[in-house]
Amino acid sequence: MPEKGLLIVLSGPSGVGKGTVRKEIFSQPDTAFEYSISVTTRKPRAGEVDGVDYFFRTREEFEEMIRHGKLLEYAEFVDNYYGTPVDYVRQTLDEGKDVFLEIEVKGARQVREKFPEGLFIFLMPPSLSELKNRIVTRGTETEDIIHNRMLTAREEIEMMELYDYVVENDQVELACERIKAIVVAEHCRRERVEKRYKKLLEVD
Ligand SMILES: Nc1nc2c(ncn2[C@@H]2O[C@H](COP(=O)(O)OP(=O)(O)O)[C@@H](O)[C@H]2O)c(=O)[nH]1
Ligand SMILES: Nc1ncnc2c1ncn2[C@@H]1O[C@H](COP(=O)(O)OP(=O)(O)O)[C@@H](O)[C@H]1O
Repeated sequence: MPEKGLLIVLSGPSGVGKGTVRKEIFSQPDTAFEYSISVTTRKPRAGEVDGVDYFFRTREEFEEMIRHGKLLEYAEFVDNYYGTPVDYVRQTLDEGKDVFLEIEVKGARQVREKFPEGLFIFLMPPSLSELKNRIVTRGTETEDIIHNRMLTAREEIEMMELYDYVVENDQVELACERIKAIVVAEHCRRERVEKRYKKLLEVD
């Protein structure tokens, strides 16, 4: 049986840059984590592909998945459901591979309850005004929604206490490096390396 992989959860307030940082991490050839593709009821945007960006499903299909216990966590976010397929996560961890989730904070909280041994990383904006800037420049939200997002952002940021690490997303490349360094350090801390060396000693 291989050693179980690490469940890595990246979360943080809306607009902080979770999607951007995640895409950058997975565009790097040395990244060895497996990305868990989420299920959503949101309509695909131009260029998004079913089974690559998300599994795009109807509300009925999503609710069926909830009823059948197919989701590790799920949350409603801006009128759409988002969730993590549980079978993929369990199987991949059992194969000894690290699984990476990029999810909003309510979902991350549910994962913490079910998988307390996961590695929880909170992505922080450099400031609240910069967070607002990012939401505005992304241009996907109306004035009203931006106001609500900023109110929720304060509550979301308070949740950072539940996380193992806080990473500032001042620059995308730096945030990615920090996240990868945390994962390496966590593997060492969790004795994976130590166990390997113990085995070496047994052989000698
Ligand atoms: N709880 C939960 N949140 C998710 C999941 N997948 C994506 N999200 C979050 O849903 C939010 C909206 O994602 P999306 O519609 O792709 O738009 P974005 O705001 O441009 O990233 C983001 O905060 C994602 O991190 C999931 O499986 N579970
Ligand atoms: N480090 C950064 N510096 C400046 N802008 C950023 C940074 N990270 C992300 N952004 C921008 O902020 C906006 C929100 O990023 P996004 O990845 O959609 O956030 P989230 O997935 O957390 O909602 C996007 O326009 C993105 O290009």
